[in-house]
Amino acid sequence: MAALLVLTAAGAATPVAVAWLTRLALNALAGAGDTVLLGLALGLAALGLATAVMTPLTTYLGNQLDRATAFTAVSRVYSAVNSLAGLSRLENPGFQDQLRVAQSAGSQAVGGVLEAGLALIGGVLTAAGFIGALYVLSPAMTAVVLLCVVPLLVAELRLARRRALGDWRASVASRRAGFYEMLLSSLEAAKEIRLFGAGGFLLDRMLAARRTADAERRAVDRRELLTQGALALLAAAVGGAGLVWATEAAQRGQLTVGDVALFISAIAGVQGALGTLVRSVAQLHHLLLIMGHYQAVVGTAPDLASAAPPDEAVSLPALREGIEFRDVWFRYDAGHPWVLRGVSFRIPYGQALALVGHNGAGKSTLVKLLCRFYDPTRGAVLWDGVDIRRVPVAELRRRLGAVFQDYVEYDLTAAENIAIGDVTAMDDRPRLVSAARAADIDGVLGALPRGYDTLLSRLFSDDGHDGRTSNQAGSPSDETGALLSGGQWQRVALARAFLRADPDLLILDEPSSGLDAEAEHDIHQRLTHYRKDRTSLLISHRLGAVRAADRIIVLSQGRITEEGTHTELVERCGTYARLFALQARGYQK
Ligand SMILES: Nc1ncnc2c1ncn2[C@@H]1O[C@H](COP(=O)(O)OP(=O)(O)OP(=O)(O)O)[C@@H](O)[C@H]1O
Repeated sequence: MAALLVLTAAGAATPVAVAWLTRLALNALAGAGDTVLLGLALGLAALGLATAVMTPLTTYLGNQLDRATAFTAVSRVYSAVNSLAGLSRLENPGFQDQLRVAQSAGSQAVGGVLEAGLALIGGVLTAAGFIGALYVLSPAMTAVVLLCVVPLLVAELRLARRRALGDWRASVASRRAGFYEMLLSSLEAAKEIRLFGAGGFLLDRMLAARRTADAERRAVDRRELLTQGALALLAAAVGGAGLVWATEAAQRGQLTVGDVALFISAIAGVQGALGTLVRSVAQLHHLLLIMGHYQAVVGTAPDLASAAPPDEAVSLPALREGIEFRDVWFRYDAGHPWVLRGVSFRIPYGQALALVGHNGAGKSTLVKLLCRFYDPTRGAVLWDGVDIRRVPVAELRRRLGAVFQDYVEYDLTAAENIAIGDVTAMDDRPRLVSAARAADIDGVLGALPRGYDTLLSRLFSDDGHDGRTSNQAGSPSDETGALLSGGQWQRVALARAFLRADPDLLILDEPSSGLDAEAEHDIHQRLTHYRKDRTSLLISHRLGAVRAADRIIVLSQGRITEEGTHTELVERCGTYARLFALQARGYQK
């Protein structure tokens, strides 16, 4: 940055110095030979050499600065995102949008701001140099040029604001277009889009979003064309009038040949430098708008308030009594309806609690509170009587094991896919294999082309995923990553959960939805065995799977409507009994 500043100052001074030396050289020539002339020619040659060296050096340093700032900015954006312990920001569309802008700001805008800032400094210095030169020749002409600059600056700054706004609106439409582009090429959506014939619809939407973005940019371009056309005419008129004046003044003997040459250079130089200056201001305006989003993401406040000051945070002992939801009310934010309305229940230590209820009843939300992805709006979740808000969140999560409904299929190797469950086991192959064995996926993974080291990916080929390069990148070969079926992936997700050594609480949110009947039975046997004497919370729409739980809770519209063992609930002839009978009949028909 310091070197670039020096180069910018030197680069800005060079054209002024060249114009001045040229003036002296021409005057010397006209004054019939002088030994000074050789010195001036050498000076001009030296300036030419300096420019030759400075230009590539400036480019090199600029690129270096770009890389350094992009690296720092990207690392800050992702560190900020990674430091969010909860989900409220990430599940907020406004934040997601801001994040997408911040990501591009991180890689481009931060460097851009520095570049535009340097260009601005360069523009100011060159303009000042040429204005000084012009003043020596004609204070009156300098005043005329400066007066012409005022409307130029005002018009260009207004244009810059309009461009910033237009670019912003266009970028919103462009991001929308990007979303449709992603859908059109995504593997996940490919089946549905093709079967439902929705491709044309998405393509139209994508093109419409692009048209909106283009129309915004075109509107700005038109305005720019008119404004800059008028300004260019004004500049040309001032330049032309100056030239006529200078020629006349030279004829009258008021100016020398060198003065005329300097005058021509100075007029062009002032106008060129001011153009650069104004363009950099416009660019800065736009980039700073984007940088605002970058700053908002990087400086985002923690999304989980700590109920206790850090020095009062208590450490979390192993679970001994149980977990309690005490009159928990929750809504995603003040504008949303209540999702949980005064929920109270206990999961006693060593027992299995099952949670059932219709779609949207609030089951997954309850799990989010248990994992402290959100805090209750009212009420509390207690771990052996301690409010979990008083415990460091990482400590709480270390004690949980979970299989989520929407588990993730990572584009990593089979071993890494399991090790995500506990990254300390990344190089501990026996532990990974034993977790895979517990989920009964060991045989499938072991039989893959590279065994546990096979990449489970549809996006990357197996060679080069760890930085190695491939001879024939992208060519299908036996090194291409393996694809698993939905049920096999679910077992990998189970193995991931089994990797956590002895979790205090095991959360299973629809752990067998993708499995065939036999596999489901087998997995539930394994889970029942694994859960034995462990505290666990099981969520499932398949009531056959939850009947073995010690207690069952029925959640309906955010309230607990029934609670008891399977037998008790069947005898009560309520919602659970009705749903159970419905499912049982469905199987028997
Ligand atoms: N991030 C969110 N922001 C706003 N509302 C949400 C959010 N997540 C869920 N909801 C709403 O909360 C309610 C409960 O959703 P939840 O996912 O907890 O239900 P569920 O019982 O797990 O349903 P399912 O059986 O379909 O998985 C729903 O009305 C849903 O629209």
